[in-house]
Amino acid sequence: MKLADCLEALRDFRQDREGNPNISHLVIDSRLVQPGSLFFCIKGHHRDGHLYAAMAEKKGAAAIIAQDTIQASVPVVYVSDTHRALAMISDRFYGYPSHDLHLIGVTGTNGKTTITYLVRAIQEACGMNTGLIGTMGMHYKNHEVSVENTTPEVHLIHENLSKMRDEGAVSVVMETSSNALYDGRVHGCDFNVGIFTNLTEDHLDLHGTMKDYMYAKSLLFSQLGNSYGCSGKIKAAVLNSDDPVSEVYRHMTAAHVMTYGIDHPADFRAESVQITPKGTSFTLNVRGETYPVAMKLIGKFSVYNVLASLAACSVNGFAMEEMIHAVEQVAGVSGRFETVSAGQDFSVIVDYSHTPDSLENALATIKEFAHKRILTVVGCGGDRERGKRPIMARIAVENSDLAILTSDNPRTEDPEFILSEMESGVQGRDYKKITDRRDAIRFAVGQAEPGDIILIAGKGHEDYQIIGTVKHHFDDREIAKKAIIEIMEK
Ligand SMILES: CC(=O)N[C@H]1[C@@H](OP(=O)(O)OP(=O)(O)OC[C@H]2O[C@@H](n3ccc(=O)[nH]c3=O)[C@H](O)[C@@H]2O)O[C@H](CO)[C@@H](O)[C@@H]1O[C@H](C)C(=O)N[C@@H](C)C(=O)N[C@H](CCC(=O)O)C(=O)O
Ligand SMILES: Nc1ncnc2c1ncn2[C@@H]1O[C@H](COP(=O)(O)OP(=O)(O)OP(=O)(O)O)[C@@H](O)[C@H]1O
Ligand SMILES: N[C@H](CCC[C@H](N)C(=O)O)C(=O)O
Ligand SMILES: [Mg+2]
Repeated sequence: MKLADCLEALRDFRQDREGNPNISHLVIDSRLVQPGSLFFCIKGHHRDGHLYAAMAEKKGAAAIIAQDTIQASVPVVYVSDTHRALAMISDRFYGYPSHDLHLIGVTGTNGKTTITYLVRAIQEACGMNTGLIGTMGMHYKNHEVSVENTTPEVHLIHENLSKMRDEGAVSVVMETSSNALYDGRVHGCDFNVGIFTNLTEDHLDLHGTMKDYMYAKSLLFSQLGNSYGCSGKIKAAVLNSDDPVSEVYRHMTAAHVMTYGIDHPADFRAESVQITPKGTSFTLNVRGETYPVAMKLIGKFSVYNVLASLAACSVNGFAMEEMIHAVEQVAGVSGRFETVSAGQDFSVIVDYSHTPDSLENALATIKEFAHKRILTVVGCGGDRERGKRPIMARIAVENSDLAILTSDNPRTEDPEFILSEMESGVQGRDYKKITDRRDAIRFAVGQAEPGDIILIAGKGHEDYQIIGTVKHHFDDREIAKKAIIEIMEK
């Protein structure tokens, strides 16, 4: 596409230096520039992309989009906000892909990834080709792209939506994090359905207060548009009637509202919930019509995820029985309540609970079927909200027979400092501190007696540990399995 054609996406700009080069890629990182790239100088949380304009030019950028004055010998287009320009230009560059897709956004503190997998399973089973974007990557058929962020940067979203559309996807389900909503990473995305899971403490380092965090998530619902947008697309907000914040979101959206819940009245309500270590059953009541559901997923929180997914997919007009059948086939999502078995006589569960609420839910679920002791291995990530550290330690200690506090991804923080913040929440209580996560897992396995349950919380599917800025291979499941085998061979 020619530069002038890209600029058709903008209302206001000033071009310095004549020229209408062909644009081959849109790039925000100078290190990724190739000949023909259009480089956007983004003012980030840590650095100012304008400082890298010279490097971008040297690597062959055909033109540059800036908001502050820079020196360059290629055309420079000045706009008031380069990130906004990135959103608008990339949507046009990739042919407005979201307009052609049934796009579902999922926001909330916990449950987003799980719901994207459930929605995809239901829609695929009902014959609707569905792509997925989220914490574990961008996936569609043979199209697999790894991601830095749960919700990738806006140009990557439009690029991958367009590839999925071109390869036959009719729908895409995407995790829509509060950070991304606030930073404008989903600008230009024409959502059909917004799903809200729940709002509990996390990310206060970025949002400041729970109120601001709540408002960041509300952006998904306020930007949905009315029930039938001018494009004729259906617009629906799927809200959790057991979370009081849903009432705020109901007021913020012009879309059709559907509710789901267990404890309060809802369009999709679960009744008579039975939780066992092998699965969960309940009666689904959809506005007076009832259906039995017996699924392999475990825990009350899984019931919420299933209800939200069924409600969201019901806008497609699928038969309820067919959707329920699809849900019942889902064995689990990688790293979410995943059991590690090597023939041992105790249980090991790896779970991605890295927030106070998810840890509390995971432990409450385990308590429902624990007959012997619960041993919990947990840490907190570095360069992330600090307030949750003492709370998560307290939850682990109060709900376990033995809590082992350890490291998660320390990133650029000192692991001992992170642990000291966790320990401030459990002063005078009994717990064990083992800084090295591998040693902590091995210790827990070594302590386990027949019938005990070990919960290894916080890293779920992650196959790495970030120490400083380096990612080392590290997988809780592999380490636990190896430790179990070693113990059994003794
Ligand atoms: C704090 C934060 O949100 N950072 C995000 C942000 O990066 P940044 O603002 O720090 O970038 P920066 O380092 O200041 O650089 C500014 C600009 O200079 C450019 N640059 C930089 C260096 C260079 O040599 N050349 C160059 O051109 C950069 O490419 C960038 O365009 O913009 C980047 C591009 O979109 C994101 O990848 C990055 O996410 C980082 C990896 C991150 O950890 N974010 C977390 C907080 C996050 O967003 N998490 C949510 C998940 C939440 C949940 O699910 O619970 C998510 O959606 O992932
Ligand atoms: N509906 C829910 N309510 C509370 N906790 C949940 C819910 N669903 C999942 N969890 C817990 O949260 C953990 C993370 O689940 P999941 O990965 O689906 O959430 P997420 O919102 O995608 O997280 P992230 O913010 O890291 O992307 C799970 O391992 C489980 O312990
Ligand atoms: N989406 C979350 C994932 C946290 C996972 C946990 N293992 C950690 O590193 O803190 C975040 O980026 O805050
Ligand atoms: Mg996720």
